[in-house]
Amino acid sequence: MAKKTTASKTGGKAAAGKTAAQAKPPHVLIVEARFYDAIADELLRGAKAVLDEAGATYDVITVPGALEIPGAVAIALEAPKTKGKFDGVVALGCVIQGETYHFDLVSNESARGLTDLSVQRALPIGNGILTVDNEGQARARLGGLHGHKGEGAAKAALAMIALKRSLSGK
Ligand SMILES: Nc1c(NC[C@H](O)[C@H](O)[C@H](O)CO)[nH]c(=O)[nH]c1=O
Ligand SMILES: CC(=O)[C@@H](O)COP(=O)(O)O
Repeated sequence: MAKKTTASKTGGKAAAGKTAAQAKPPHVLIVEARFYDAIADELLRGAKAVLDEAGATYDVITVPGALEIPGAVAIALEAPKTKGKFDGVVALGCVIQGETYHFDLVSNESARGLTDLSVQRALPIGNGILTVDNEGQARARLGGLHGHKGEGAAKAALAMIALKRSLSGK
């Protein structure tokens, strides 16, 4: 059973000269898989920092592993309490190669599930699921040599929200 934690942030100033709808700050669903707690902490910190900077608000849902992320998004999109509430989604997780094929399954299916949701639901999604051989590679993508995957996912989600709004006149 996914452990649900909700952390909401309010705030964000309307950009001057925009209509109310255009100025309304995006409300984002962050779904984080906490298979590796320390990595999850940093992914979440980076994503929140980007959303805070952009004036966006967000709710956070926690699931056991990356494989559960697409399902959690689908549940949140349909649940009475959250249906229609989110402008976009940031998915965060870390999948590290083990001895078996399971790495490929978790990596590929979590990505496929998110892509399917994004395409089928015209839903802005930023994918911040690390898929790496070892923890060192993960660390290098949390503000190291290869950037910050959590920040990047939040930026991607905001960009797709802006695109959707620009094309729908919102
Ligand atoms: N090995 C990793 C997993 N595995 C667990 C799956 O994501 C899933 O929770 C399980 O198969 C039950 O459905 N998850 C990660 O996020 N990262 C891993 O490295
Ligand atoms: C990504 C995984 O599921 C993996 O870490 C599990 O390890 P193993 O393949 O050794 O069972």
